[in-house]
Amino acid sequence: MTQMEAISVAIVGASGYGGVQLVRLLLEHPLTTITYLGGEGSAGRPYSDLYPHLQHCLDLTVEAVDVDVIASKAQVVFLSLPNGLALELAQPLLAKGCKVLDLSADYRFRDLATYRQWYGTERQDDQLAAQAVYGLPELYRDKIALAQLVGCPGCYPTASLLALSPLLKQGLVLPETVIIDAKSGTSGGGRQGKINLLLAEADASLAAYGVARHRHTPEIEQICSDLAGQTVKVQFTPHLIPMPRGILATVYATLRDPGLVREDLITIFQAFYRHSPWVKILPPGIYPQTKWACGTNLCYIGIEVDERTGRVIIMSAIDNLMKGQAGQAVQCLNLMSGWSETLGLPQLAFYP
Ligand SMILES: NC(=O)C1=CN([C@@H]2O[C@H](COP(=O)(O)OP(=O)(O)OC[C@H]3O[C@@H](n4cnc5c(N)ncnc54)[C@H](OP(=O)(O)O)[C@@H]3O)[C@@H](O)[C@H]2O)C=CC1
Ligand SMILES: CC(=O)N[C@@H](CCC(=O)OP(=O)(O)O)C(=O)O
Repeated sequence: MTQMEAISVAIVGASGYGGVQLVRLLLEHPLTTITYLGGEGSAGRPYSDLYPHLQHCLDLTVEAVDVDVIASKAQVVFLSLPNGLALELAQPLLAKGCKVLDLSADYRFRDLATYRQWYGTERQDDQLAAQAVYGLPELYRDKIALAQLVGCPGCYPTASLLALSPLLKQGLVLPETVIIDAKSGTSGGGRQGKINLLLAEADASLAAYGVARHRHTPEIEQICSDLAGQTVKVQFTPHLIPMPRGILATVYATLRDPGLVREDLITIFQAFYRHSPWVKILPPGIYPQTKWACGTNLCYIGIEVDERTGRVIIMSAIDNLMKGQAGQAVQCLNLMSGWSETLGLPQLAFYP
């Protein structure tokens, strides 16, 4: 058997929560070597200054972003940057032969009018955006395997879409009845200081935000529409919940056939995800907790039917920094590299 060679990887935005999660995963991955860390405010600083607990395993200094330097050091580049920055970097990196995985929203939309409307960013790269693949392996595994540029999904869309996909793809629910009520830990807001993420603001408190106008709504709707074969509008309400990490999305929709019971739906979901090692469908009466997914790339899905209302209720739990962000990006890298999609990714939660 031939020995597989490790590939060199760059992480741009290494100082952030996505960046440090990628560092954790890619350091422990058997077939990747981190050769470059990039940033802006942190440029010039040893990584161990930013994260002293990593000083024993990574001796790199964060560099100012320079496409030529990145391409000379890495075959694959993870862009873990605020929205609107990958637009400047993806094209030149691809031109120099790198594969690019973008963790921001820049390459998630095929319809750039929608991107411009919701993100307010001008861009001139329509052709490139059309070639990007939406990085949700459970739906687009084959396309991701061939992609040079992957736009990794947002954390709320990942939890929501994994809950909705079997229902919409198989026409089991009325698309106009879909409601998503989701809660996220505060790391979902990134490491850059924001007042609502302070302990004194977020702790022992719970509130919705972005009601009826959160930018993940059109992202969820784009994929739901593809699955349903018709335009789908969803009601999406996110909440900030006082815990560091984790997302629970509770999704409601009216069944077309009110005779379906939860055991039928569990069988349907199990069949839909039979080739998806990171999705776990729970038995009847078991509902997921975010703690089960914490630190892993798993998505746990619980299914219930309310026979009085004819609604299905799907509960989907992920770690926002793992299946919702860095873990999913590494899962995509595995596919793009022809490796098993579980390679190097944790399966066991920190628990408790
Ligand atoms: N947190 C989450 O749960 C999820 C986040 N995402 C998305 O992933 C991306 C990263 O998020 P997250 O890690 O939370 O963000 P953070 O705020 O924690 O980190 C942002 C990073 O971007 C870098 N950066 C900012 N401006 C520049 C610039 N002009 N040039 C170079 N580097 C820059 C910062 O580097 P420096 O400190 O050096 O300035 C920092 O490393 C975002 O697009 C986010 O929306 C997606 C899914 C889930
Ligand atoms: C708790 C919290 O603030 N979460 C973030 C979602 C993070 C994410 O996935 O954002 P992108 O789509 O920009 O990648 C938010 O609601 O803005």
